[in-house]
Amino acid sequence: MNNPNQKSFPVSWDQFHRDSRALAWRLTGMGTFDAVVAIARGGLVPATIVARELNIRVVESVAVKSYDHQNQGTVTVLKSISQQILDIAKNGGKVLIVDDLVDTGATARAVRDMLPGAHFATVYAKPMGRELVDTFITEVSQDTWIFFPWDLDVAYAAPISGGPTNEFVSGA
Ligand SMILES: O=P(O)(O)OC[C@H]1O[C@H](OP(=O)(O)OP(=O)(O)O)[C@H](O)[C@@H]1O
Ligand SMILES: Nc1nc2[nH]cnc2c(=O)[nH]1
Ligand SMILES: [Mg+2]
Repeated sequence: MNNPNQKSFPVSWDQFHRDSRALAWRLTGMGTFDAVVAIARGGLVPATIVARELNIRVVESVAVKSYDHQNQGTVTVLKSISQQILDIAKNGGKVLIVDDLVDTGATARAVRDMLPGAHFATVYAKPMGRELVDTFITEVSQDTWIFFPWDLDVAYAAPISGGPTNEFVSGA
């Protein structure tokens, strides 16, 4: 989305690990996957966790860029899927595609076109892209921006009751 994000949804490492594990649990009932394709960069982290939980040893990446910070541009494929993975899918193997989230669905649509029969899984989903995902864990509203742990740092937070808006205001 191009910046109509009124809400923020910060995710800690613990929560992301738990949600990625929950995604793996949900995928256990869906058969054995022969390979996982992570959509880099954001999909690399949940793909690693899911691959570990489901004992998938063949891990591939596809690099797709569509955002510069919170501004959406056109989808550009910077690294395509290897022939080995395309052959697994062509020969009837089960391929799992993993991303951290689906927002407008532009990224999911581009990667689905590369592997039409694959199972597409994300940790988070927004309404516009939800229909493109086979399995996800948590839905957030379209006007929410998800901040992943790798986007965040530990910082001062102003009290709910008001008071100093930054930590450098001296009370002494
Ligand atoms: O559904 P969409 O509107 O296409 O948005 C979802 C995509 O946007 C983010 O990736 P981004 O392009 O920011 O690159 P990154 O994974 O390297 O952060 C996110 O990781 C998804 O891949
Ligand atoms: N980090 C992050 N990247 C995105 N790309 C598209 N939507 C989002 C979002 O909500 N958070
Ligand atoms: Mg991404």
